Amino acid sequence: MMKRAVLALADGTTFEGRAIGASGETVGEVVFNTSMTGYQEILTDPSYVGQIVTMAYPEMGNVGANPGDQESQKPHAVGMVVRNSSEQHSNWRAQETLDAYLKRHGIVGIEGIDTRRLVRHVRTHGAQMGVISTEGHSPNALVERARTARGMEGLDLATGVSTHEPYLFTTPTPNLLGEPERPAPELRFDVVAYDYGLKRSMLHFLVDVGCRVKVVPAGTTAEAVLAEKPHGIFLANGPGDPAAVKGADKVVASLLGKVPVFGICLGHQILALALGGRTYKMKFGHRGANQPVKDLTTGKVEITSQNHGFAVDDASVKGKAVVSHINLNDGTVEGLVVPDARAFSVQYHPEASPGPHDARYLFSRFAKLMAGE
Ligand SMILES: NC(=O)CC[C@H](N)C(=O)O
Repeated sequence: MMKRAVLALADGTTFEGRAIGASGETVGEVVFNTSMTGYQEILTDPSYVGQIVTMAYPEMGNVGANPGDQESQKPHAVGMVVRNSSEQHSNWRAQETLDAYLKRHGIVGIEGIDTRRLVRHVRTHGAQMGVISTEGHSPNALVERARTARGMEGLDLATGVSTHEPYLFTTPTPNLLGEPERPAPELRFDVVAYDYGLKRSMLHFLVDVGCRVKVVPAGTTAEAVLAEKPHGIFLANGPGDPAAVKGADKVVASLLGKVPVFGICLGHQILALALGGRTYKMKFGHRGANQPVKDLTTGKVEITSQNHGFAVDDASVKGKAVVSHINLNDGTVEGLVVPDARAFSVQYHPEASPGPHDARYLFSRFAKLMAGE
């Protein structure tokens, strides 16, 4: 007998379904991701801290879970909503089912609800706090719990998931798919990476273009970083409100102009704040692997992987940076270039994981910037 679970949203909407993963109750911001694959990379992306992820595509769990698809040590999403979680998995790399994986990590989930209705509801009414519970409480009590839960705005979640100690990372992308072996990259650049909640694939991609990466805690001072005499500084992705990450804007402001800087997602937002720009909370954000982005310098369109709920205010960066990329769905800022400071950033995820690799060239662009080309 499957256990019953309820999803309740702060605005009073409730869904009844079956429990998957751990038993219990979880509270988070209910968001949706439109990727057809990559649920394990999504769950383990630290940018999902505090969020309950709804997968818009109906079939999940078909390829199970495996150690190679971890983007960090454990899932960071606080809950999962799917239409159908496959009881069987079929993949040569799989070691367990999605359900077993969620159970092992204590993640509460719900399946068997009309996820199309939920996604359309979030699109219309916006991302909002929600509760998944398997405890048999009345839906009304759960709505009340969701209604009184603290939202994402003003929350510094990045500092909480950042590494406590600096560490060196020099491992290229593992050859998981048995492709022809490539020669090991020559590590020509020393890069300091600010860990606001980074995804492992970003580090692999930096190594692939010749970086020896020293990962440092989010609160590391500009002086400590400059003392390392790095060729470049990388600002990672991360959870929560960019404007709430303690001191990050000031630190990045004092690094700008001294060393080339490359930022992704939260790192992009922090770069904008360091320039004196503003960020704002979007209605429901961009999460998926098919977001069209236009590179305004070349006119080319890239299909990109995304996961963000905040964005950079276009007008706030006028005269401070050049908007290099825009989202073709809603015209929001997707990339910035600060030519005088040899700094650039993107709101989307060139490392994909999951998603298309159209934007992988940005890692080489960073290497070229550091090489002075
Ligand atoms: N993936 C990210 O870095 C997300 C950045 C930020 N937490 C947002 O939601 O906009």
